[in-house]
Amino acid sequence: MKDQKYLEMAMDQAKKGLGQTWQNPLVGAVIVKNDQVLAKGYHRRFGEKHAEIDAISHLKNEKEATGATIYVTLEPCSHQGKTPPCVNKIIELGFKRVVIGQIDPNPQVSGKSVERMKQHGIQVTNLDNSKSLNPAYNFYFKNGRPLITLKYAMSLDGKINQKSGYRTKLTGKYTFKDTQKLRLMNQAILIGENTLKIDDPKLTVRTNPLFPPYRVVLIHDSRELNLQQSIFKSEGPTYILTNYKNEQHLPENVHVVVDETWTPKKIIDFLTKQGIQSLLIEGGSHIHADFVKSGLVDQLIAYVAPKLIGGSGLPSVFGQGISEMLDFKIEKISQLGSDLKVFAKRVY
Ligand SMILES: NC(=O)C1=CN([C@@H]2O[C@H](COP(=O)(O)OP(=O)(O)OC[C@H]3O[C@@H](n4cnc5c(N)ncnc54)[C@H](OP(=O)(O)O)[C@@H]3O)[C@@H](O)[C@H]2O)C=CC1
Ligand SMILES: Nc1c(N[C@@H]2O[C@H](COP(=O)(O)O)[C@@H](O)[C@H]2O)[nH]c(=O)[nH]c1=O
Ligand SMILES: [Zn+2]
Repeated sequence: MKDQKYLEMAMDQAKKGLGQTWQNPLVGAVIVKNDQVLAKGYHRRFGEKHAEIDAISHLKNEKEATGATIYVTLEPCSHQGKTPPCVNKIIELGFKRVVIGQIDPNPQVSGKSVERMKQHGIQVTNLDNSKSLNPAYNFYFKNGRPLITLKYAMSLDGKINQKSGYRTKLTGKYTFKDTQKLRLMNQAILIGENTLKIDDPKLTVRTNPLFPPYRVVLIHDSRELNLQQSIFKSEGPTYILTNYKNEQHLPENVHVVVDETWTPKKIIDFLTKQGIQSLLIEGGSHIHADFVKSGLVDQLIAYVAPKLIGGSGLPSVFGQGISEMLDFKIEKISQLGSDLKVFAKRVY
């Protein structure tokens, strides 16, 4: 019971790092002795101290760690990365017990620290219930590709615009806020050529996070790029996946990557190589259909606006068909102002 309480405290610590840890996981730690919390900490920023070391730095004196229990939401690391291995510090300070929220799926660590701590006589308990903190991190190491979320705003009759070639504002301010949070939680955002040309989106997170998501645009001929578009006037790594090279001088943050055909599988392989753990697909209808056809959709978020469009508006997914439907489980339905949000997870 108490273990669970302290681990939840460590999870609350971990959440404070949201949007700052980039491709590293959210991790929190709490140090407890005689049922008293001595210190708390979390991984504040990519490249900086890990959660355990942050918590240790908040002890009045490192000697307090002797005989104490440390609750960490992720197995401590055992490798020399941007910082030294945390497991060494835990052993050196004489912690009696380590309670972890999950084994680290990162193959550089996975299970190695638990073994080492046990060899040094430290009691280790794995509560195995903190995976929800880092869904994309866990998915990436388990499946060797990013977690893919398809997201769109649609009318009650399932349309994403009023007619071809138009941008239609469908949802309200609460949905806007929610989509901003969604962008913050994803490491890359993908859009198709028509969406770029018609919507002229910035694809930024308005709070200017330290590590903005990669913006990825699929366009047949990059020579058609219009540098006056908003995406080229804002910062953040931008990848143009195209069939033809662009010879014009592009902003430094814009990278053109040429391939004969960019299938969803190739796009995902490309992002996996960049270490991208989560991808948000933000339109339009034809790009959605390509990913659905490839079976490359793990989660779906549909914002439903209380409007009827009728006529020739584009459906949320439109293009080449599939022979078998993809199954999803509805996880949550919530109301955002006058809109509805449906969150569903793929059933494999
Ligand atoms: N409500 C919402 O949530 C959203 C609505 N929208 C709306 O959707 C509309 C745009 O959607 P849609 O017309 O479907 O266009 P998309 O943005 O999905 O772009 C699709 C087009 O991209 C081209 N393309 C370029 N490279 C590739 C590639 N490698 N693979 C496949 N296709 C490629 C294709 O052109 P080609 O056909 O020539 O091969 C394809 O038709 C706009 O009106 C926009 O406002 C957009 C985003 C979100
Ligand atoms: N405890 C813990 C992590 N633990 C491990 O360290 C790896 C990142 O190492 P590095 O990039 O060198 O900082 C990460 O993938 C995970 O395996 N990482 C973190 O960023 N924060 C932390 O609190
Ligand atoms: Zn560490």
